[in-house]
Amino acid sequence: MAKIELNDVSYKYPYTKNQALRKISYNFESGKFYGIIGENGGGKTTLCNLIRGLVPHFYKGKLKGDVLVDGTDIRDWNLDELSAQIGYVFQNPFTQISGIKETVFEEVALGLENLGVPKEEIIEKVTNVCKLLKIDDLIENNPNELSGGQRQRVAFASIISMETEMLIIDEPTSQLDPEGTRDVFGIIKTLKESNKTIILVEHKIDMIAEYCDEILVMSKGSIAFSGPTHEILSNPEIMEYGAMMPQSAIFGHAMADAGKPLARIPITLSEAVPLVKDRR
Ligand SMILES: Nc1ncnc2c1ncn2[C@@H]1O[C@H](COP(=O)(O)OP(=O)(O)OP(=O)(O)O)[C@@H](O)[C@H]1O
Repeated sequence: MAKIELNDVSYKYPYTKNQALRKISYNFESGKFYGIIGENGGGKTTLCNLIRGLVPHFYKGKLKGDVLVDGTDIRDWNLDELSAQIGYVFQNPFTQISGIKETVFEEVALGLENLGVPKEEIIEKVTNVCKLLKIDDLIENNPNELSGGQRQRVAFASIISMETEMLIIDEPTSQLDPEGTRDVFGIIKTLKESNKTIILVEHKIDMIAEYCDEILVMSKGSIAFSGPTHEILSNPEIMEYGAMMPQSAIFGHAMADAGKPLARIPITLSEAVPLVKDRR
């Protein structure tokens, strides 16, 4: 059984004319890492909101078709129960921080407290996750007085500490510098290795190329392309749908156009180097 099953799903937000999602059918399998890319307004965040149950439980509007999470229709899920199954890191860390806690420690512990986790266990989990996200030196700080990048790490820590089987992560690195971005992808990689199902919306295509198993390209509320990462990210047609190709793929196509093709189009630097070296 697929973890998430979408059958002919369309959705329109209240008071809007156009559908934000149009006739989407797709299965997300357990334990895989999915990257969602594509043009602004293409429906990426709305798709995440749907899987996470915010559509239709929080955002009303008009939902057609079936969305099944672990075989149960999204309309029948209780939102609190669903959030114990699916962690969601929002695009904007300012939205995610509760605003009611005075220290980073309390903020990260909030979800665990709500689940009734024993105090000792909370201390251990929060301490570990704060170390992992390199915010252990901020543990006593007020989350409302942190920078955007620091808040993003705190938001991420709060979700990771919940140890949900599935994670939806919407542009987790939008506030981070290159080092922070690499750290976050390193953490996502660790999470993937622990067999979690991950859906990541991200514009940093070179990172997507390195880590994801499958890619969805969204455009105008539909899935324009989907498939294994290499197949999708080496296809220049995705650029007509507001998605970028990785630098290595652009280079591979440029070599082919110059009459000096590589054995295949690479999508990462580590794939490109031996192909260039081996070229006669
Ligand atoms: N809360 C909302 N109310 C009404 N319309 C919305 C709402 N959120 C998104 N939309 C509309 O739904 C469509 C899809 O938006 P969505 O945010 O899902 O796209 P996206 O691919 O995530 O874009 P971006 O890359 O800019 O974050 C857009 O036309 C957008 O204007």
